[in-house]
Amino acid sequence: MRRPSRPEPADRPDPIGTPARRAALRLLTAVLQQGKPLEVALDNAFAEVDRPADRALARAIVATVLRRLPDLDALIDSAMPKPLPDDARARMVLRLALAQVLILGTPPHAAIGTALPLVDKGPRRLVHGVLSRLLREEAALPEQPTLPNPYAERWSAAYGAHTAGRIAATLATEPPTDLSFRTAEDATAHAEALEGASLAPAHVRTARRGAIGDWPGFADGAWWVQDLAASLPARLLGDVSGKTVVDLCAAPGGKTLQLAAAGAKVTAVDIAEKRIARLKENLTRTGLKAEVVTADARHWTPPGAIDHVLLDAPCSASGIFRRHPDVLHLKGSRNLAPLLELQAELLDHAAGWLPAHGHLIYCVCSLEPEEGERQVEAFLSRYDNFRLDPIKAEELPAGLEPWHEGWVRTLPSDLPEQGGLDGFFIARLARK
Ligand SMILES: C[S@@+](CC[C@H](N)C(=O)[O-])C[C@H]1O[C@@H](n2cnc3c(N)ncnc32)[C@H](O)[C@@H]1O
Repeated sequence: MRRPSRPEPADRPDPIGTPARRAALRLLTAVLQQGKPLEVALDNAFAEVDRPADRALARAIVATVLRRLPDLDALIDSAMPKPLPDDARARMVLRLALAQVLILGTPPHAAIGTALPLVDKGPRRLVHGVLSRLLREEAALPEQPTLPNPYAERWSAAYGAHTAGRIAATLATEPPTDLSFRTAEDATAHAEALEGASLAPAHVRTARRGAIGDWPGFADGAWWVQDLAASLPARLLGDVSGKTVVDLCAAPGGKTLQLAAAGAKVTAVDIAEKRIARLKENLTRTGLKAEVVTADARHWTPPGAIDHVLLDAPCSASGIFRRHPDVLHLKGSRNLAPLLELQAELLDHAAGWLPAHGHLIYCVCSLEPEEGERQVEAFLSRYDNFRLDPIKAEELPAGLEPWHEGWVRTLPSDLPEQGGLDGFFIARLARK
């Protein structure tokens, strides 16, 4: 009697969990090959995935790969006689499978079983062979994550090799979530329900995970997600109650909400319509008020007198790699020249609006001194009617200090016991 023939790989049903891995492959390819930011690539990558759990899993796998990409690639290369091209489908699939087994704790049979359908009619054997060999040999990632270049070199040059190593170490774990509240009392009232702790007035930090929309207080608009470092620029304007403040480059509105909650008359300006839509949603959800303008800030001018400007300039975003590890791999964020020009243009334009003693807060979520320290030095050399208004230690949360020049430079390795901080540069400039 003849035995039935073994089904071809393409005829076998996909194991449970394969749709999430297919979505992960689309997402990883969009970031690494097409250079799309993760947030932008999500819609397309998830078009055929309906289950929120599959979407969440796909996103978690891709974020994990992006955190540990140089180390995963080194392992893959160690198991190959000849390196695979960087953008080869087999390399993408191997990255996804290894990240699941070695970091996320997925059982090897599940990671391999859901990886192979992604390379049907392709390098299935090769992928199977490399994965089996690495897992048989109990391959492991180095404890200390490796920063990709050019960041490893840039941050060693800027902050020293030891600090660059501490910054790299923050890639090993997912950061906690920071929430900003309207008032310090609101934060205290919600801290327990959110299983969090307050590191500054109107702030709660929580290690909670999962759908943020389900957390206590979200639907009531009691808080918004905002890294503690990102909340410092608005705090450093001091008492803004009744003041007219222009929040330049404002969307999705974290700083607008803080300023409005503090009683300022805020005009929020941003060029990006989609991001402005999110800012408006945030205002509606929190019940806070601001004038919202969609415009290129290089050509817009406030219609009347103002007191202060907060400029959260577009930048490489390299300081937020803990939450957005794609920034470390996007070619656009590596090329600083167009961003440096835009930041200087925005500073020059805003400088003309301020009255005597008005403040211009300049900040970027970047770890590149060219976008922060050097940008402000160059501004001060162009404008002798501005001075740096030094930030004092007592204006900052415990554990943070201004640098001796008087500006604030936060690093992801700051506040290590409490779970770190995004990298920000903040300077307070005062019109003389
Ligand atoms: C760092 S993000 C702002 C984050 C925001 N301040 C917050 O706290 O939620 C930079 C913003 O600059 C905006 N942007 C870039 N170029 C601009 C321009 N020429 N005019 C106005 N906004 C611009 C981007 O759309 C982006 O929303």
